[in-house]
Amino acid sequence: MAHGKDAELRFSVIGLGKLGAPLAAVMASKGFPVIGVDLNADFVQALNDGRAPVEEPRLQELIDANRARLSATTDVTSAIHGSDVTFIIVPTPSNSDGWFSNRHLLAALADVGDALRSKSGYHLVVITSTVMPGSTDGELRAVLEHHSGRTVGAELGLCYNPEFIALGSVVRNMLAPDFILIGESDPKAGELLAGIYKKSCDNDPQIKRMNFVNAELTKISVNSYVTTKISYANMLAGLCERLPCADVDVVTDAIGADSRIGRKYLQGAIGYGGPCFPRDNVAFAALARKMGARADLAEATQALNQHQIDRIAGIIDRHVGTGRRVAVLGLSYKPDTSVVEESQGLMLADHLARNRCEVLVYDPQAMPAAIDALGTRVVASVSADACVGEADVVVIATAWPQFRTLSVDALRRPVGQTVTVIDLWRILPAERYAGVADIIYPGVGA
Ligand SMILES: NC(=O)C1=CN([C@@H]2O[C@H](COP(=O)(O)OP(=O)(O)OC[C@H]3O[C@@H](n4cnc5c(N)ncnc54)[C@H](O)[C@@H]3O)[C@@H](O)[C@H]2O)C=CC1
Ligand SMILES: O=C(O)[C@H]1O[C@H](OP(=O)(O)OP(=O)(O)OC[C@H]2O[C@@H](n3ccc(=O)[nH]c3=O)[C@H](O)[C@@H]2O)[C@H](O)[C@@H](O)[C@@H]1O
Repeated sequence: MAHGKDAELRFSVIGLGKLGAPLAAVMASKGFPVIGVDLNADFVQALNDGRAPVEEPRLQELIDANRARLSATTDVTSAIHGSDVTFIIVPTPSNSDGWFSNRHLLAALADVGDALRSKSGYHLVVITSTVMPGSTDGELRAVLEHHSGRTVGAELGLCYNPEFIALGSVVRNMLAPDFILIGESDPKAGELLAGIYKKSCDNDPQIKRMNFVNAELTKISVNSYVTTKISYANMLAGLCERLPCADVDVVTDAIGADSRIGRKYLQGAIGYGGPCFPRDNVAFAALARKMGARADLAEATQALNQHQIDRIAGIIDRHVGTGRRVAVLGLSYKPDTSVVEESQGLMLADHLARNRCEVLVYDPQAMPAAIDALGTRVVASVSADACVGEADVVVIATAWPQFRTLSVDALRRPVGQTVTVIDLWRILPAERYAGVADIIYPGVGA
């Protein structure tokens, strides 16, 4: 350590994206000096100017309050020389077989290793990016040792420490996590990292320390398990639709009261999306298959998730009439984000457009990214009210709070015509639209 035992630790954070920038700001807010590193000079400049490199609630506020402890550079060597602990949070994109690629991590670790050659004292390297089991103790450790000329142990610590955060609540989740997951090369490395979290968390989370492979498996297992739960709720929704007088919300509310099950992530609606859930579950299945183990649950979860588009398209088909004009409200993978990766709303709009519907779309934040993906297959609207104005069927695909107050007048049609609203998340109060629109709540049997 460059400092005495009780002196404050200095951090470097490599990768200032959706996860790295908030981590840098959170650690600075807890009193640790932090140097951020990114290949993207705009992100580096932003942080040095006191601007958030990415959009995330509370990030700008934390940067404003902690500028004295936050800086950034594109130069890995100076960041390593000026820190004791390095978090690496670069992308690990999925390959076509579902396996995560470590190529960006390997490049970052090579840079870190090269820089460590000209630095003395103990240094802890923490891999935060999500990786496949076997990576940390395999090619990641090997490249770090090769480039640094050190062996992981006395002078070099290595940890795998993924975060369990959801976009839109990254800062809140980092400050008050359910648990901290640490895969450690040895007790010294794990102890140091656990001590950092004891200082940085507002709550007192359980800290689960283990070997690398168990931690790597734990990370993807959490997401695989939660997606199984969501697919279960969607399976129930599909059943309730066919069962007279059944209501998926009533059933999930009741089964969620069982403490073995719990109410969270149990809403039967449309499938899950985003940059993490789909790919982590697919990676889990790919791993199981590669190891010759059964992957049935993860595969069924994925198959059910993919089926949701057909399920909803089937409901739309029964109501769309000859005009086949459908308004899709909500294209981001969840509310309060502009991210459209694996978004079910976007996939639904695309599916409908390719199946002879005229599709109008609107999203409060995701229009640029969505139109980029959908192109001229859909008509972009300037507001939710404009989007629903002339549609035969309106689908609420993402539960943005502003859709709850959709204008009654925008849904009003000439005498003899009625618009159908398919409210996938059941957010519209039916009584408000009585006499104007037919509100259909999927997951509810007639
Ligand atoms: N975004 C999320 O909700 C979560 C992401 N993760 C994992 O965290 C990792 C990072 O994800 P995000 O922050 O979303 O990615 P991101 O794409 O938003 O940010 C990554 C940043 O790393 C930078 N970078 C890439 N290679 C670099 C290198 N060699 N040196 C310096 N900078 C480099 C990029 O320029 C970019 O700014 C991934 O493994 C992801 O699976 C895990 C949990 C949640
Ligand atoms: O591994 C990751 O990277 C992260 O992935 C998710 O975070 P995120 O994808 O940002 O967002 P969530 O709010 O969890 O939503 C994911 C998807 O699940 C869907 N969902 C959620 C709840 C539900 O009941 N049903 C359902 O379909 C949402 O609509 C959304 O499409 C997890 O919540 C984090 O714990 C995890 O760390």
